[in-house]
Amino acid sequence: MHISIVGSGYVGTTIAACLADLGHEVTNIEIDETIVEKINAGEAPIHEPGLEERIAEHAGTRLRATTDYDAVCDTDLTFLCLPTPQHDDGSLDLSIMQAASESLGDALAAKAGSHLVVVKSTVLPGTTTDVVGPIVSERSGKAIGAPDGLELAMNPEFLRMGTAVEDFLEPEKIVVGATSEDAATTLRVLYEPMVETSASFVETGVREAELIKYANNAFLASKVSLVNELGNIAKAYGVDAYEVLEAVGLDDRISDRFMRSGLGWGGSCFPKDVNALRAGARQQGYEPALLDAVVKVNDGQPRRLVDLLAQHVDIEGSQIAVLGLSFKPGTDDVRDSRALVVIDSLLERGATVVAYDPVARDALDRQYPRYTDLEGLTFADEVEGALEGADGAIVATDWPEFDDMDASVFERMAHKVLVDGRRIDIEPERANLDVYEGLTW
Ligand SMILES: NC(=O)c1ccc[n+]([C@@H]2O[C@H](COP(=O)([O-])OP(=O)(O)OC[C@H]3O[C@@H](n4cnc5c(N)ncnc54)[C@H](O)[C@@H]3O)[C@@H](O)[C@H]2O)c1
Ligand SMILES: O=c1ccn([C@@H]2O[C@H](COP(=O)(O)OP(=O)(O)O[C@H]3O[C@H](CO)[C@@H](O)[C@H](O)[C@H]3O)[C@@H](O)[C@H]2O)c(=O)[nH]1
Repeated sequence: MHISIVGSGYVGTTIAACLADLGHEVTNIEIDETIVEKINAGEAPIHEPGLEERIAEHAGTRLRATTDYDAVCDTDLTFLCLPTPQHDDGSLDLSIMQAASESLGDALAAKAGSHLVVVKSTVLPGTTTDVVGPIVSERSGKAIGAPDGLELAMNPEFLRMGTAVEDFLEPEKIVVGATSEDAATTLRVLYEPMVETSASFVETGVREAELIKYANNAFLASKVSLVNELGNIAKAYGVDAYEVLEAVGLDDRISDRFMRSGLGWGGSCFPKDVNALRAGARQQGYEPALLDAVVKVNDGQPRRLVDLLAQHVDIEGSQIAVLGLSFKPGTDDVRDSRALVVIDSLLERGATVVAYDPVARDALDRQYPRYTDLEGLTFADEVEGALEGADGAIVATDWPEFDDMDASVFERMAHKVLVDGRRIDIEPERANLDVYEGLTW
C-alpha cells in the first residue's frame, strides 16, 4: 500500500520504518525539518532499538519524509500520529490535531479518489468522528462515506518506548474502529502479517476504540500505583515488596507483569492520558475517585525517595548523583520522567546535582531546555563522573549498565550512600556501599 504518516515522532517514525519493512511505500509528513532531513539521510531521529537499521535500509527507497502535505495525494491512507498533550488543567489539548487536520484536508482537496484517514494518536471518544473527520471533510470537500470521499478509522497504538519496533511488529492486539466496512477491511489487510504471527484483531466502534486506549493505560498506571502503595506499606513494615509481589503475581488473575514498585510511572503517555481521562470523566459528570488516587500515589513517590535519602545525607549543601534521566530504560524520552521530579526536589532542598544518563542527555535539551543551564545541575558523560565526590546517589532509571556498578565505581563517592528507586540488580557485596536502601524493599 501507499501510506502517509502525519507526525514523525516516537510513534510516527517507528511505524513508518516498520511498515516500510513490511513492503509498503511510506511517506512521513512532519513539520520539523531536522526530523525530515534525518529520515531522508537514513538516520533515526530518536533512540529506539531496531529503528536506525530499518530507516537506514529503507530511506530513499520505500521510506521518505517531507514537510509537504501534498504528498498525501499519492497515498491510499493517512495515519495521524500527532501529539495529544494536556492543557494546564489536565484536559486533552486537540489544537495540534485540529491544525494538522486542516492541512491534511487542504491537501486532499487535490486528490481525485477516496482517502482513508486513520487516527492513531490517543484521543477521547468522539474526537475522530466529531473533530478530525468534519475538519478534513470540510477542507477537502470530500464527504464522509461518499464515493471518492473520505473514510475514517481509529486505530490506537499500544507500543512501548524502548521496545517500540518489536511491539509494533508483534503486538498482542490490534484495535480498529471504522466508519465503514471498506475502511476496516483495508486495515485488516494491512495488519494481516501481525495477526498471522501474534495479534488478536479487535474490530469495534470508533468511540470504543478511542476509549480502549485510555482504559488500557489507566489500568496499567493504576496497577503500578497499587503496587507502589503496597510497596510503601511493605517498607513501613520492613518487608521486601518485591518478594511479596512476586508471590502475588503467581495468581493468573493478577499476573506478574507491571509489578515493579518504586519511583512510579512517567513518560509521554500515562501522565497525560490518565489526566485526560479524569478531565473527560468530569466533563461527562462522573467523579473519577480511583484515578485521582492513582495520580496522588504516583506523585508522592519521588518525594518519598528524596526523604529516604535525607535519612542518610544532609541534603542541603550536599552533592547528589542522579543516575538516569529517561522515564524508563531503553529510550531517550524524558517526558514526565520521575527523574526530573527528583532533580527538582533535590535542587529545591539545596543540593547540587550531577546527573548521568547513557542516552537521554540530548533529548533533555530538546524536550525540557530549562534544564540545560539550570543552576546547581550539571551532567556527567559517564556514571563515574556523576559519582565522583558525591555525598549520596539516587537511581532514578533502571538502565542495565547500573547493575554492573561495583566497589571501584562507588569508591569515588565522598559518602557511599545509594538509594534506589528502581530496584536495580546490584550485588551489595561487590558494591561495598555504606548504605544501600530501596524505596519499597
Ligand atoms: N510515545 C509512545 O510511546 C506512544 C505510544 C502509543 C500512542 N502514543 C500516542 O501517539 C501520539 C503521538 O505520540 P508521539 O510520542 O509519537 O509524539 P511526538 O511528540 O514524539 O511526535 C509527534 C510529531 O508530530 C509533529 N507535528 C506536530 N504538529 C504537526 C503538524 N501539524 N503536521 C505534521 N507534523 C506535526 C511533531 O513535530 C512531532 O515530531 C500521541 O497521541 C500519543 O499519546 C504514543
Ligand atoms: O512494573 C512497572 C512497570 C512500569 N513502570 C513505570 O511505568 C512507566 C510506563 O512504562 P511502560 O508502560 O513500560 O512505558 P510506555 O512506553 O510509557 O508505554 C505505555 O504507554 C504507551 C503510550 O500510550 C502505551 O502504548 C503502552 O502500551 C504503555 O505500556 C515507566 O515510567 C515505568 O518506569 C513501573 O514503575 N513499574
